[in-house]
Amino acid sequence: MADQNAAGLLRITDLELCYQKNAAPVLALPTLAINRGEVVGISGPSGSGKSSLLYLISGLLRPTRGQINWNDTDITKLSEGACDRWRRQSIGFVFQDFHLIDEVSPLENVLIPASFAGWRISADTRQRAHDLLDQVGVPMARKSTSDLSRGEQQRVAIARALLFDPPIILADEPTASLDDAASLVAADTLFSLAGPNRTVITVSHDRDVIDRCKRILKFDKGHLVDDVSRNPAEDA
Ligand SMILES: Nc1ncnc2c1ncn2[C@@H]1O[C@H](COP(=O)(O)OP(=O)(O)OP(=O)(O)O)[C@@H](O)[C@H]1O
Repeated sequence: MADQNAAGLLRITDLELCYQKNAAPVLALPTLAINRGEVVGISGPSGSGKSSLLYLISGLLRPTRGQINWNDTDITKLSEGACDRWRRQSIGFVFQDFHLIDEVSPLENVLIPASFAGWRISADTRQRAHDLLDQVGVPMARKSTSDLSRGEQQRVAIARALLFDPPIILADEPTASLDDAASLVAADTLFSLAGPNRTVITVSHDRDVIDRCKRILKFDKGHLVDDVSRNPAEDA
């Protein structure tokens, strides 16, 4: 369950990412601070480094240089195993293409992080997965996740991201490839997770998603070019 020591306060310094040796960095970020409980949208043209940043701050990708501190932990210094454990405890990641297993049930998909962690799945964990699916409004009776609509599949992915009650939610294009109605439900579900103890950071091309964020970071060609804090309720 949520570890407050691992809670969502991010400090980035001197960050640089090059995918190829001696190539120009695809991302260069001298400094960035995100406070616990912020709801942050990352926007910018295709190829501007948005997804790379999300992968870096989740520890799924290592930077070429720089520090990424979540609270007191510089995740760039963690061994692979320690980084995996930190991520499991701290981050719920909603992937653009869901990363679900089609052939198994929605419930089994929500339980994947527990299986990866090598846990014996207890009745309590199974009940929690059940409750999360209920919370996001996904029909549980389906045998195969492939029988669900894309919108429902995205909500299974969101439920899975919540299994360990992480203090940080990262979402990569959570409404991509969904129709308008499904996008709205997915966005409502995502934003309902925000709170003083949970930081939500989402990459999106979807204006409606970005407009609901209290802070918008705009990237262009690997650089942060705008950082705007706003009150979506007042702007509506
Ligand atoms: N694995 C990789 N190897 C080499 N280059 C990569 C790799 N992944 C991304 N890139 C390059 O890094 C740059 C940033 O990519 P990234 O996916 O972070 O951008 P993005 O802003 O998320 O784009 P989009 O909105 O299209 O998803 C792009 O020029 C991309 O081609």
